[in-house]
Amino acid sequence: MTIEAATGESRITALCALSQQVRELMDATALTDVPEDELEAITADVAALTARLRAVARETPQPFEFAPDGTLRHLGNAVTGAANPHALPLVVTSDGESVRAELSFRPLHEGPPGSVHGGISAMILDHVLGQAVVVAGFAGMTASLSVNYRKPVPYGVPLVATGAFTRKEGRKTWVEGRIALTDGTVLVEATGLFVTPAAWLGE
Ligand SMILES: CCCCCCCCCCCCCC(=O)SCCNC(=O)CCNC(=O)[C@H](O)C(C)(C)COP(=O)(O)OP(=O)(O)OC[C@H]1O[C@@H](n2cnc3c(N)ncnc32)[C@H](O)[C@@H]1OP(=O)(O)O
Repeated sequence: MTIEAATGESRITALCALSQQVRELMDATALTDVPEDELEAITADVAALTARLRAVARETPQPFEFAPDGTLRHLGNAVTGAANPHALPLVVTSDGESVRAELSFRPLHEGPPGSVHGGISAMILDHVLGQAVVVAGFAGMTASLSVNYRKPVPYGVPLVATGAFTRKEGRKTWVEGRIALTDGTVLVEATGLFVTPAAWLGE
């Protein structure tokens, strides 16, 4: 994979702002109680905006690229990408050994009444564990992800997701992580096996 340097920063800023506005639209849609005729009018307005965006479109989201400060970013990522409305977006930081992200789920992430869908928690952990693999100096695709749901995950509450390397064997890297309340109460735990495809190593 060739990674290019980013161009057009002001356009990227505008795209990220649009994505944030769409997140707010999604949140508002999930919670609205306006009357039916207003729903129909809004649906027509949103359809018109969708058509304007599709007037000039690409087939894939924003790619991996080097930001002007030299850091690697992936603005189209479904979990972290600021230019992808699907993303929280999650901001993952590292102390060089493990990774950490502060997050808060929203009502539109609901699965069971009043708590977050288990697949959403697994998605977050998949990503956090994947970044833990990168921080350990490797890269790979998720081969398996094992998730233990200890307690329901609330939305609208500050949470912390963490991940860390556990061991390595050939192209296989094992990592572990969790989502917890800020007082340390563990809600969801996961272990993951990430495999570096042979092709990535030129084998
Ligand atoms: C470039 C910059 C990157 C920056 C990244 C930013 C962070 C992003 C973070 C994003 C995070 C999000 C990440 C995502 O969302 S990744 C998206 C979700 N994952 C996928 O789509 C992966 C799909 N699967 C594959 O591509 C292949 O199956 C992989 C690559 C996984 C292995 O295919 P490969 O052909 O290479 O495998 P192999 O047959 O030679 O086997 C090799 C070894 O592995 C062992 N094995 C294989 N599979 C399994 C399994 N299921 N359980 C247990 N073990 C398994 C196997 O026994 C063998 O062991 P051994 O016999 O050698 O002991």
